Amino acid sequence: MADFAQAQKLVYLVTGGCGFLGEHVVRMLLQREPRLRELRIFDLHLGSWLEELKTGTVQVTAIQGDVTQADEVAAAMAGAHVVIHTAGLVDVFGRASPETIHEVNVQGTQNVIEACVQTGTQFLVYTSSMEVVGPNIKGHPFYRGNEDTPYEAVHRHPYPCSKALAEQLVLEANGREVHGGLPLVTCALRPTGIYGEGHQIMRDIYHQGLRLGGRLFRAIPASVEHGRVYVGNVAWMHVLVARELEQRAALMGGQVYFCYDKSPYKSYEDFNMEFLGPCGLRLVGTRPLLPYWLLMLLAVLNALLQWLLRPLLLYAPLLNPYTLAMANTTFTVSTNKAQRHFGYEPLFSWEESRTRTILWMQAKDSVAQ
Ligand SMILES: NC(=O)C1=CN([C@@H]2O[C@H](COP(=O)(O)OP(=O)(O)OC[C@H]3O[C@@H](n4cnc5c(N)ncnc54)[C@H](O)[C@@H]3O)[C@@H](O)[C@H]2O)C=CC1
Ligand SMILES: CC(C)[C@@H](O)CC[C@@H](C)[C@H]1CC[C@H]2[C@@H]3[C@H](O)CC4=CC(=O)CC[C@]4(C)[C@H]3CC[C@]12C
Repeated sequence: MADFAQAQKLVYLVTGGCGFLGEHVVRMLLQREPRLRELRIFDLHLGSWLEELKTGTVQVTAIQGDVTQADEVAAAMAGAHVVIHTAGLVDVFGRASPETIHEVNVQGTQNVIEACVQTGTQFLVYTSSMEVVGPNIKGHPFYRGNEDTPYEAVHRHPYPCSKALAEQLVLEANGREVHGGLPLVTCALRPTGIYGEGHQIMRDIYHQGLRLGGRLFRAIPASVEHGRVYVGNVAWMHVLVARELEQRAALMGGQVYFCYDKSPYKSYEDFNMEFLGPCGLRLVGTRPLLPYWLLMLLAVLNALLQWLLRPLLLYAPLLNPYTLAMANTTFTVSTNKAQRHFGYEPLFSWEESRTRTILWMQAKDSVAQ
């Protein structure tokens, strides 16, 4: 494989490139990776916005494909120097079966790894998740922790289980020989809750508030902090890692990095109000209006209703036993490992991240009206 320093023009593959994070990674690469010759966007569902990207000097290749199909992944991978693997089923609402979540998130990741080995792609950046660590099934808080903080990462839910297995596959693949004889260099990035332009859950919560007359009712104590990170900074960290992996392979290969920025530590609901408030919503209550046991009862009833209705329709509300437990457990990170290892600094300040998200929400709101 030609050394990056000589290779003036590189080929990147982004799986899941039409998703919430993936789109920001694609746009960030086009803006901030001058060595790009070709950018391949591999996704089950291609967005029409891709057409607008084809007017620049970089060749943008849209590939409709399924990461669970090894041949499709290998075909998309052939000739790529770097793969950024963001594709995944992000489902904690019971929409997909545990088997499907595993097939996409674990088998799909294994297919990406094997495609790297078969075709000679030497650098793999994997989008993992904070959920690989926690919150765990015991509800232990993770307070301002880092990549080395001891924590009992025990999961039962299919989503965190699949992300943990996939991350393990990626890290264990570091150093494997790829076609051409060079070693595969891998690393995994662990975003906390991502927010920003395109965040569908934020939209869903906004619409829920509109249905309730512009009000949201507090369900989580304000003291429960939940880590959040702006999508533009997550995208930037992916681009930077992909660029630095070759020069710093010995240090970065096989490593995990939390994605972080200067977004404030707040409860999930209070943080959302930073954006929903300027869109006209109000969070009612300085403390949860219902006791936790009653909220959990409602969550269990939602899960039962989902199971009963499944033969007829998909009922997948935000409130279920898993999401309630997640939101109710402190999980925040405080680390500078990415800065120490590859010079990462957030590209967007908290103020910029907040403004961009509000403008997006308000623009979508005006369109929806
Ligand atoms: N949204 C969040 O708060 C966080 C997300 N992550 C991770 O970031 C990655 C991206 O997440 P989001 O952008 O939020 O999700 P998303 O659902 O918006 O994007 C995922 C993309 O992957 C594609 N995809 C799904 N199954 C596929 C398959 N079988 N073959 C090819 N493409 C497929 C989807 O079409 C979609 O475009 C995921 O791996 C997720 O686990 C990690 C931490 C937090
Ligand atoms: C109904 C109320 C209890 C409400 O507050 C529920 C909020 C709930 C939908 C979110 C609370 C925490 C979120 C998760 C967290 O940000 C970590 C995540 C990491 C990922 O890799 C994917 C998304 C998510 C699981 C995220 C999903 C939404 C929450 C559970």
